[in-house]
Amino acid sequence: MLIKVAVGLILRDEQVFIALRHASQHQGGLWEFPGGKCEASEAADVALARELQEECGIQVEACEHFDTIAHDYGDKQVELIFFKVTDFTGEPSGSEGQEIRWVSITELADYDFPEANVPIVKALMSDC
Ligand SMILES: Nc1nc2c([nH]c(=O)n2[C@H]2C[C@H](O)[C@@H](COP(=O)(O)OP(=O)(O)OP(=O)(O)O)O2)c(=O)[nH]1
Ligand SMILES: [Mg+2]
Repeated sequence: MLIKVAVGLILRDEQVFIALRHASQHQGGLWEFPGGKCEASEAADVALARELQEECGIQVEACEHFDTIAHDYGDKQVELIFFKVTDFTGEPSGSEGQEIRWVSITELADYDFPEANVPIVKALMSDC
């Protein structure tokens, strides 16, 4: 079954907000852009706003679709719908106790992300 996931590229001042996936999670121990699974018949942008409120405590005011990547991890098949979060209110935090960091886009290469994120990280880096 293909799992639809909404993911936010939270951008501010040439930096992007990342979080460390908990060791017990799928793809645990790797860095991620916050987000989570879309509920049945939930639109991806609605799921994005819900997940970023839950995981980071922010309210998405504006976002734009960036790219959609389908990836087969073997144990899970995911479709990641990436959005650039261009406006938000609140200060992003790790509401679920996850380690968080603001990193400059040029530094993203120093962080290990799940395999599906590789083209996204490359695209972000070549954008700037
Ligand atoms: N959030 C997020 N998930 C990612 C990224 N890259 C990537 O391969 N994934 C995968 C890992 C998971 O299999 C899936 C997202 O699941 P999730 O654990 O964030 O979902 P969720 O927030 O709804 O959490 P849960 O309560 O179901 O564990 O997508 C990413 O950058 N961000
Ligand atoms: Mg999540």
